[in-house]
Amino acid sequence: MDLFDYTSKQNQETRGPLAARMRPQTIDDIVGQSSIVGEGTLLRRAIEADRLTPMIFYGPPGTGKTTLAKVIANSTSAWFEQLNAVTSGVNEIRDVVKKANDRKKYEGERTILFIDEIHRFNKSQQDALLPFVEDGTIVLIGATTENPMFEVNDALLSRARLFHLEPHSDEDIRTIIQQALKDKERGFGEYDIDLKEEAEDHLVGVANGDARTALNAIELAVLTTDPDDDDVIRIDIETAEESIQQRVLQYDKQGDNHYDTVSAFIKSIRGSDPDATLYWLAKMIYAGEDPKFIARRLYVHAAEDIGLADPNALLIAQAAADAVDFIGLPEARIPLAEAALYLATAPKSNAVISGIDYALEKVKNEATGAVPAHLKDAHYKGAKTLGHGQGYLYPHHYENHYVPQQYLPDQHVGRSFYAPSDNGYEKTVRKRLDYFHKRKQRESTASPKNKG
Ligand SMILES: Nc1ncnc2c1ncn2[C@@H]1O[C@H](COP(=O)(O)OP(=O)(O)OP(=O)(O)O)[C@@H](O)[C@H]1O
Repeated sequence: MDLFDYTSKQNQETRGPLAARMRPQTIDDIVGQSSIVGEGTLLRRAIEADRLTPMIFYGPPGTGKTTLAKVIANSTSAWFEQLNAVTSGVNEIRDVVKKANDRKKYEGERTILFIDEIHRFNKSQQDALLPFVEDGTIVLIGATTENPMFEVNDALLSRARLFHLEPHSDEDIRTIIQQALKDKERGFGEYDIDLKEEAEDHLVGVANGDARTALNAIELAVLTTDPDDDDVIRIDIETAEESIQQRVLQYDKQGDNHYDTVSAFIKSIRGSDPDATLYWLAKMIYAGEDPKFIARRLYVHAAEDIGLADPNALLIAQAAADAVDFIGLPEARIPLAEAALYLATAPKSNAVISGIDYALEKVKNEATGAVPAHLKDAHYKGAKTLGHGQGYLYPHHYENHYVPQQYLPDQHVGRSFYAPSDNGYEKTVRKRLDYFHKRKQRESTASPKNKG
């Protein structure tokens, strides 16, 4: 059996690569994505009732956007047209629209227009579609890997329903691989294939929720492995690695290694070691860690380990999180690295987390303190008669916009939750608090009763 001879395989020669052959044909064939196509969902009902309205599928590659459009094409009574925004321009749009118009006028038939990679259309191309989406000449279905909030015209967006496809779960990718191995017509069911567990785990891990990547890799692995003497194609870890072109890292998204690596990354930041920070970051990226997960860790640790020693850290972590959303990998590795390096080299303080956790402990374990009368809301009618807000001192009326007065509940007066470090900006904060402290001592006679 010559596995390289594609054309000799009855079920493979004419229908292209495995991923295309295995593409689900009906909504029931779709694996996962239950929040979008599960029983009772809006989209499933719309497809089943053939009452389709404009929609945009947004999600990473290989999550089934084109698949959904094809399922709709198979099930609708409407005419189905397809354009790819990379290769089509305004002329193609006009052409499709004209035909759709004729169909509507003369045959009363609707046209569904599927535009793959709709974000690649520029503004005027998207504008050209608008009137025809609006008057119902075409029912637009767009697919995009980019956040449509940025890449699709507001006017189009407001007329379309947005469906967000998540990366497939590891379990779903496993199911998709197994289906391909078993399917006798469209997959490799005619072959005796022994996909080793380790090899499958590797493919699932590196595919990272992208079904096409997983199917392409399994196809390559099968087609490049000679059967052994028992006519079994054995796919081991080395073949899986070569097929998906990534080395196996000692990294498992669910397992200990994942947490150990994240832990090493965070500790390197906290320990102000930029080199180790970059190393662990690179390991996470290479192993297919979700960049949003990394960005969320940076966010938390900007506040936890740097805090007011450099308040910019939080903003830079936020910018990196936005960048991950906006541009995705591989480019997002750069802003992620910049933010991680900023945190690793910034002055450190844990005063924020210590402060809030200490305060939370008090709130949780001790009776809630009453709000002192002079701090109570004094805006509503009758507040005055209750004495609310009376005796409150307005700080801006005092020297340096400060006046000592009681803000904590009675039982906590004198307690300190926030202890600024001597690092970075917090040094300035500390000096200011020292000054307030001195003023407090000096003006200890100042009380709501004899001031203001
Ligand atoms: N939910 C699914 N169930 C079963 N197979 C799937 C599913 N989603 C994707 N696949 C498989 O992955 C292949 C690629 O999916 P599809 O072309 O729909 O992805 P896409 O989201 O449009 O990707 P891209 O953005 O790269 O165009 C399909 O041909 C199919 O074999």
